[in-house]
Amino acid sequence: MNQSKERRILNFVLQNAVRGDPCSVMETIDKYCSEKEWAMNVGDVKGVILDKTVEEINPKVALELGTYCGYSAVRIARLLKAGARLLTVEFNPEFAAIAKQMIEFAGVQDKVKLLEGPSEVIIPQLKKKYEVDTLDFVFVDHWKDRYAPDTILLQECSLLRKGSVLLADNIIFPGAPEFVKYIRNNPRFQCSTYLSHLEYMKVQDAMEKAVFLG
Ligand SMILES: Oc1cc(-c2ccc(F)cc2)cc2cccnc12
Ligand SMILES: [Mg+2]
Repeated sequence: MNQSKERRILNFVLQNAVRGDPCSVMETIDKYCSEKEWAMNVGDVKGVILDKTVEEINPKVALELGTYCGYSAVRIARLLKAGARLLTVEFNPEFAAIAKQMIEFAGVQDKVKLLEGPSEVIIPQLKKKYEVDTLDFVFVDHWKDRYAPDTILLQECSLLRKGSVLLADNIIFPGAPEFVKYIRNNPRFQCSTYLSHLEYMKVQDAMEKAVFLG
């Protein structure tokens, strides 16, 4: 059975990156996906917007929706201070298996908890099963038709507090029009848009930052 693209990306990292060095893992994934096979990592250009947002917030508890190969989990976790943690949700078991190895190779496994399953199932479990009180930061990067319903679910589960920050990828391409309509017209969120480019392409994309006002 021939290898998946995600397995080829992981193997390229295992053979070319420096174990325990998150930046090396990110650079190696970016090299492979810009030179050999495109893949839906947030990438090195939008990744800087992600970095700046995480550094500004300095979250104690962060959630990522859409782990994929673990690129942004590594990217976020490398910036977390001692005692801070990232919970990352992936519903595709093959992706989750790849991401687990990617996170461990990068050496950030002590800061990251990978939760396998659909976001609509995992989110209601965060308080009791995963001992979350509220989330300081949420990176929304899973399927576009889940962005709005999961943002509503986070509120219904009282997981957001005054000042919680959501950052959503792919607002332009592939686009998340229902989410954009929902969040920009919602008086409980203060929104701003960061124009950028689709990972590894000259195509325009954007990220939406939404601060929950409580
Ligand atoms: O960053 C992303 C990009 C794309 C994408 C797919 C096909 C294209 F032709 C272009 C972009 C899909 C994603 C799905 C989930 C999370 N992020 C994605
Ligand atoms: Mg994305």
